[in-house]
Amino acid sequence: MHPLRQTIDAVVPIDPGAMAQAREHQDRLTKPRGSLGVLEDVAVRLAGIAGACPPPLPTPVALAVFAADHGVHAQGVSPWPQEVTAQMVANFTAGGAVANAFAAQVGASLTVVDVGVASDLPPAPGLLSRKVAYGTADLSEGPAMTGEQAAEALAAGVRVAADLVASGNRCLVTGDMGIANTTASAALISVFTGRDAAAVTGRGTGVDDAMYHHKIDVVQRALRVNGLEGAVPEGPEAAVRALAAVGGLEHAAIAGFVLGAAAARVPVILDGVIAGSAALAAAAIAPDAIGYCVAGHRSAEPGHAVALAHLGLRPLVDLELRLGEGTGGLLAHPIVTAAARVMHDVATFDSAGVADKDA
Ligand SMILES: O=C(O)c1ccc[n+]([C@@H]2O[C@H](COP(=O)([O-])O)[C@@H](O)[C@H]2O)c1
Ligand SMILES: Cc1cc2nc[nH]c2cc1C
Repeated sequence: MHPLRQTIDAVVPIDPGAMAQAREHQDRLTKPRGSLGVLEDVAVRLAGIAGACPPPLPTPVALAVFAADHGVHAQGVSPWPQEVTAQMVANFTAGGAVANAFAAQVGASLTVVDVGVASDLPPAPGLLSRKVAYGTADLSEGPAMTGEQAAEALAAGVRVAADLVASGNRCLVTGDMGIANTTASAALISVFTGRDAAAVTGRGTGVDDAMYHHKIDVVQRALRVNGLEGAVPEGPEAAVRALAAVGGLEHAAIAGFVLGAAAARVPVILDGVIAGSAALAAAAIAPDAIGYCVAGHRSAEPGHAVALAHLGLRPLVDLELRLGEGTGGLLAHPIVTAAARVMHDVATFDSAGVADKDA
């Protein structure tokens, strides 16, 4: 049996009945039909996710930041030293990162999960040690992970989602920290969408022109060396193989986190390009999982828009962010909450005695 089989089987399509009810309810509220634009779609999706109309408010909300290192860093694809991954984990647990500020702003809890940081991390409050390896191997020279490592990281993500839901959270947000992980993200997006490396590779933390062109070459080489040019992987086995070949441990964990949220029927707000690339893997493993995803924002990384278009997800916020950590996902949470609150609080034409031109 596939190690993810139980989780995959628990991922059912979002509920069409509750969605139809939500659409009808939207049309009875005291506003011109359709006037809340994309928020109406978000509310309908939330109803489908919960199988209830009105949908529950997406609170409490929990951010999980999955941290890991990357062998491909040795190829010179990031201007930052690898040690920054571990240093930023310490910054998260000390409360000093942007994600901490945004989590405080929207009332989210923050859990950091070490799935593959290249050094031993001292225990700290809010830090879960789920280390699968001390970083991945270099994806441009061969598979980044073994199939077992990818499966272990996926399972860790599933478990973190299940535990956060079991402790009462009703919305999850993806976060990541991993120097060089935009290279693995570009490789995953190229593999799962069939688009050229040049179309999906970006400047990450801010690489210069020379490093940018080299980064595209590295992504191209990763696909060639791992035999991933051509066919787009479909189904759990091929998806996990591709994820293992060119992904990162945090990508695998985030894919598992998305599957875990879907299995628990809780919405998961996706952050930037790392989450987008991980969601492509999750979609190839269990296509119905994407119904449970809300695209929090669109990152400045070009591959992110490609991934979201492939998944059929529309980002809620577009502020040229390219930080990661879950920051764009957190900023979208009040918008998602507002979409749900409309369904609870707003009067209908009938109840408020407002004339409905279409009645
Ligand atoms: O979320 C995004 O779209 C995003 C875009 C660019 C960079 N990042 C963050 O920057 C780090 C990776 O950048 P790089 O240049 O080292 O590949 C990693 O920690 C990510 O969280 C994140
Ligand atoms: C300082 C710093 C903070 C980050 N947060 C997410 N990725 C990051 C990369 C760097 C370099």
